Amino acid sequence: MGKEPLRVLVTGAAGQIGYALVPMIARGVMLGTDQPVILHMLDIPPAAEALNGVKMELVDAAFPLLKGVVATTDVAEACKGVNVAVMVGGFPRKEGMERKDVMAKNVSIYKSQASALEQHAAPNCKVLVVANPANTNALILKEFAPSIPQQNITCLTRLDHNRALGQISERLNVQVSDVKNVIIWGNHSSSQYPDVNHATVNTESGEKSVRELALFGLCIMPGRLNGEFISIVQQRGAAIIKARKLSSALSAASSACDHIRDWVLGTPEGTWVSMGVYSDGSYNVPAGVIYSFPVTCKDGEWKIVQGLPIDELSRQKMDATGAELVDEKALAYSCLS
Ligand SMILES: NC(=O)C1=CN([C@@H]2O[C@H](COP(=O)(O)OP(=O)(O)OC[C@H]3O[C@@H](n4cnc5c(N)ncnc54)[C@H](O)[C@@H]3O)[C@@H](O)[C@H]2O)C=CC1
Ligand SMILES: O=C([O-])CC(=O)C(=O)O
Repeated sequence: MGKEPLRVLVTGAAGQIGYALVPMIARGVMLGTDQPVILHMLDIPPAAEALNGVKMELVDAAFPLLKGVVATTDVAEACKGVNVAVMVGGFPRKEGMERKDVMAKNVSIYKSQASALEQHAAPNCKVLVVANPANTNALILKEFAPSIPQQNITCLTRLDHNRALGQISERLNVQVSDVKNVIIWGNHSSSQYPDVNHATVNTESGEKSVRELALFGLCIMPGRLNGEFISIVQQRGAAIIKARKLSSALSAASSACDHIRDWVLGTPEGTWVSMGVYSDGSYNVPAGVIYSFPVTCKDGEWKIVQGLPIDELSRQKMDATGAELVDEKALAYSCLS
């Protein structure tokens, strides 16, 4: 007997990330190639016709795993019985805007969609917030959906994690699949801290640390790892907006699949990934905000990797991005009042 289909909600499904994401889900990239899915797609009434067009294309693509499509502008219908919710709906940042600029527009959406998910989603629904400001939207969703277990609400920093892997791969001229254990600490914003101190590369002569490889002069000098590398990853979203005049879409969609896949199916032994999760104050970062940590996943649960040594530069950067999240939380509440 085949598996029962899982229901996957994508909000903002008529937008550019949605358009890249729904075919990936329907092909099994997110939940596995043996897992049938029913897609629930939500957008706002002005986008209803475009949303219906996406539904028509999903039918036309004849995906074997796709067992049904709900395309709606009704949030309650969209959330009904969903096992996974990928919250992409919102207003994207345009050239020259900081994430704070999109705060007021987006947090009120997340407050109202929190109640719909709480009332209509399946009991153990896993939620991934992609729309910016991703950490703070996820926090608002958590606060206004108190019956959803807090560990089920996360935000996307896997794109930043993957960007860091990609930069190391390009600069050390190694396969990206041989690089692992970078960390994105904190906010999905330009204050994030991409940390390579524990990252390794699988080489012919065994596993080597990225710092050690950089020390032997392979393209990235050690100083650049503390400066240029960090700012390239922090600013990558802005660089894509400058180049495309639109924000990242295919890489965001692919990273959203990576996030949910690893959460549901588990991380490989010895590998961690970055996820924005509700902070318990681990590593002395602020508690009560959604902060990106290194996590391992097993049996559908994530766990923060504990006990990593933190040097002075890392401490400063982890504190700075934590302080920004505390400020964003206050700003979000002021937007809602
Ligand atoms: N966390 C991350 O790594 C990344 C986050 N983003 C964020 O993802 C979000 C979506 O980006 P794009 O797809 O490029 O934007 P887009 O503008 O192409 O699509 C957004 C869609 O959301 C819809 N929408 C607006 N309000 C809604 C509501 N209340 N309910 C349901 N749908 C609603 C819009 O009609 C639109 O179809 C933006 O906030 C963007 O900043 C983008 C890239 C990476
Ligand atoms: O920068 C933006 O507004 C879009 C985004 O979150 C990213 O590409 O990381």
